[in-house]
Amino acid sequence: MITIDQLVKTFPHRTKAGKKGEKTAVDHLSLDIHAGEIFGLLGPNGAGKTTTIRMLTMQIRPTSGRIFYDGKELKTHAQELKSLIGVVPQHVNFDQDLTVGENLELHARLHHLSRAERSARIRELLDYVELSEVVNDGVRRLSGGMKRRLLIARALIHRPRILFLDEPTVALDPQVRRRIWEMIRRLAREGVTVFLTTHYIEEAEILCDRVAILNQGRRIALGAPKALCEKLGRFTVEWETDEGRSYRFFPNRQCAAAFAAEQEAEGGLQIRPTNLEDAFIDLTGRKEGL
Ligand SMILES: Nc1ncnc2c1ncn2[C@@H]1O[C@H](COP(=O)(O)OP(=O)(O)OP(=O)(O)O)[C@@H](O)[C@H]1O
Repeated sequence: MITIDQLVKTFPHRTKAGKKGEKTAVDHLSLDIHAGEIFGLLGPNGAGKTTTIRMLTMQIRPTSGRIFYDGKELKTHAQELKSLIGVVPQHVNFDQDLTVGENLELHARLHHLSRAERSARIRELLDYVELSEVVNDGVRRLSGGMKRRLLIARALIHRPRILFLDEPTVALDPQVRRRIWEMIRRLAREGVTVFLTTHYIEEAEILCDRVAILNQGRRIALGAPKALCEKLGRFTVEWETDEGRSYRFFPNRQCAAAFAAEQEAEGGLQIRPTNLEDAFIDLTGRKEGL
């Protein structure tokens, strides 16, 4: 569905000493995104996730490298491919003076939907994201979760086949987050390919069929969350030391238990299944979001 080949993005940058230079935000990234999957781009702050989405959705041009949708290169088929793509940005960017319905209407016009199509599609989408009740409310009055759902509705107005979501649940409470996850799963079941970025590892583990982990613009891991955990070892022994928590990974529970039995840790040892956060910390050396 999407092929990303050796994508690079550099930005002009001044060093501490004021010298002009360049910063590489995305560094020779290659990926294949399959039709119908939920794909997650995971990484610490500044890893290059937003920059990647912005290149894939034509908001900025790559410095080098190529992007293909269904075998067609984005650079030479931009107009045609635009209609395939829906984008849910990280930051809310509605017209704050308009109502919920008016915001969708404006977007539908931008996508050249006919008057009859517009009203039917807006009704259908408001129903889908459960916002029909607030169609005539100003967007200012919506809660954070409602705004995020409205962003999703807006991105779907032209029935895109691929939906990009940049940090879809950032700053939302756990209940609202779960509701957004359910919505994303439903879209994927209905055949939409989903590409999302997140620095919430739990979100990627629960939601994504496959993830890529980015660090300083480079892809350092790719695969199903379960496969990445298994690569490290299916079981983790975790214990407290003077320097903080320590971890060791083992292929099975017996090996983990044998190791745990030999240790004399004061803080107590815990044996548990390895999770994606362990893989993330092991690969990036950082805790989530740091
Ligand atoms: N327009 C820009 N000009 C200069 N540098 C930029 C620009 N956009 C991004 N960068 C730099 O590129 C790097 C990657 O940024 P990006 O926003 O893609 O990271 P991210 O993984 O999305 O992080 P976050 O989770 O904080 O949003 C950062 O070092 C950032 O400062």
